[in-house]
Amino acid sequence: MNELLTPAETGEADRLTEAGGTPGLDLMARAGKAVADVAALMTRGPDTRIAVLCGPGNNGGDGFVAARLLRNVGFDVRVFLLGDKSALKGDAAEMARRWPLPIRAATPDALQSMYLVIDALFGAGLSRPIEGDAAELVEAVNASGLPVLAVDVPSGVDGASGEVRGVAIKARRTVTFFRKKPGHLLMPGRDLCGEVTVADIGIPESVLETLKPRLHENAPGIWISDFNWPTDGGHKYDRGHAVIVSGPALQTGAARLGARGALRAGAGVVTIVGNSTATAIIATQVTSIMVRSVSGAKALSEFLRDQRRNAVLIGPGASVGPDTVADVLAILKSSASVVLDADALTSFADPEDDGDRAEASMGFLARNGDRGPAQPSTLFAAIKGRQAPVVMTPHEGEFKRLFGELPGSKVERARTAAEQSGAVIILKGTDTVIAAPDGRAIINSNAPSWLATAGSGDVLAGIVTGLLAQRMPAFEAASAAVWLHGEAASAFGIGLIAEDLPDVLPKVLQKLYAEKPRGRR
Ligand SMILES: NC(=O)C1=CN([C@@H]2O[C@H](COP(=O)(O)OP(=O)(O)OC[C@H]3O[C@@H](n4cnc5c(N)ncnc54)[C@H](O)[C@@H]3O)[C@@H](O)[C@H]2O)[C@@H](O)CC1
Ligand SMILES: Nc1ncnc2c1ncn2[C@@H]1O[C@H](COP(=O)(O)OP(=O)(O)O)[C@@H](O)[C@H]1O
Ligand SMILES: [K+]
Repeated sequence: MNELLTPAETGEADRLTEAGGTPGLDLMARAGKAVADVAALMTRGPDTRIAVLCGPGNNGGDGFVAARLLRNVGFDVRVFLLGDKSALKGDAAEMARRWPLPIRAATPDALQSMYLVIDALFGAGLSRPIEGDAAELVEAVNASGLPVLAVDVPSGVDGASGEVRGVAIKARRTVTFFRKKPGHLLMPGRDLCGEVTVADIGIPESVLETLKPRLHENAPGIWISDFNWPTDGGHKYDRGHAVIVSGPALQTGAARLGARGALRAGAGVVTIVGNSTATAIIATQVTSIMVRSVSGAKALSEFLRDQRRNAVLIGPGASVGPDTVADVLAILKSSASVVLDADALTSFADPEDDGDRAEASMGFLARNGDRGPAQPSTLFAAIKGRQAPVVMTPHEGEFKRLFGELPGSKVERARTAAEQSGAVIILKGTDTVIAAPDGRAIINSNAPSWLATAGSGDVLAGIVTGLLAQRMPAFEAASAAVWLHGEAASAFGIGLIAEDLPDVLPKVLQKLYAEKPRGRR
């Protein structure tokens, strides 16, 4: 159920279903019924006056069906059409014909003395920005403050990217069919959809075998079989040894957050390494986490020669500059799995990037006329030249510094970046996207708004490192980490600070453990 289908793939699913013998009119009838069922939940009783705004395509067709069914059970329903009834085609024309009352022109006046609006203007067939009269109508709906139920997607939201094309309806609820689309989860689409209901309209699951979707909504079902639980008789080193590279003395908090994330995620052993002043400070703060004074590229290479140290995180609080570049390149020469976050990414910023490059990076560039290895292409070559996986965890700013302005949706950008760099990319935000170099991608949807707090990204990078230490495959480890991180934040609730995240993880893990199939414990 977690597959996501673009509007084009949804159209293909419809076509395959019709080719299999189900008439399109039946699909539309079921779609309209699903809309009517949810609309009924949004009313305040039989006297509720409902405005159904229909567009020129099949989205409008669903609207005509919903209107008829709601009227049949006693609601006071008015139907308004954008465009000319004579221009309606196929199934939508047939469903308009079955509506027994007048069809009026869809203008802002349609909203007067209504209680609920059904938005059946545009769905998967939105092909250009909404302008003119249609835009005026959309703006009037939003200004009215009336509750809106959107059919398939709120009109104006691009189902593939979640972007607003021109203007878009702000819905309270959305009913979509068969599977969600990326636009239901990517911002700002997710916000505009409100609560999304996915209705079964008789499209068989077998169409997925033809479509082979490579994009999913994040859920444990995708990665839980790769999750490594402690086993009877296991040794702590069976659960891996995560190494967290600390920054200088005044920036050690980030490494500590990462280390605690890695340990709570189940790594058998976690060691923080750094220079002697930094590690002296860290040693007063940690207990089960080990600390070693290891500093500089050469010493890191030596330290990682021990292959039990099998996952390394560098970046949180690392500081931007040539030392971090050298450390990263040395770490990438090891056989460990590697997580690159924050300053480890910015240290390789593209000098051509004229955007919002970090101040620290600017200073570094100013001091380094000849950038030497400090450019994205050097980083990507080092990643592609190694065996063990690399996960990069940029937020949008860091992403832009490495990859510039890539075209397409957030999913497409993350996929391109994964392919270009050879790393699994966690492109963070409200709608974090995880993408693998082979084209698999996941959109995460469980992160609450209060997760946007200083240092929460450091904990995430630590969780990924902890799962990699346990030898979980990189794409699955990245997806699981993002999900656990979101779930932990939700479980804690509002008031969360980054320090809280690792300590809520056990609660989340225990629930997963309890739910997993017996015999796999
Ligand atoms: N068998 C099917 O294909 C099914 C389709 N369903 C519904 O059909 C919808 C898709 O139908 P369509 O492909 O007809 O597409 P839509 O109904 O979303 O819109 C297409 C129409 O809008 C016009 N249009 C697109 N963008 C516009 C803009 N910015 N300004 C003005 N006009 C614009 C197009 O020229 C076309 O006439 C789905 O969203 C879903 O609601 C459901 O009934 C389920 C079955
Ligand atoms: N509005 C939001 N809703 C939910 N999660 C968010 C939101 N904004 C950011 N996040 C998440 O919070 C974390 C912030 O990480 P990051 O940007 O690296 O900050 P920091 O460096 O302070 O840790 C990421 O996991 C990101 O996905
Ligand atoms: K719509």
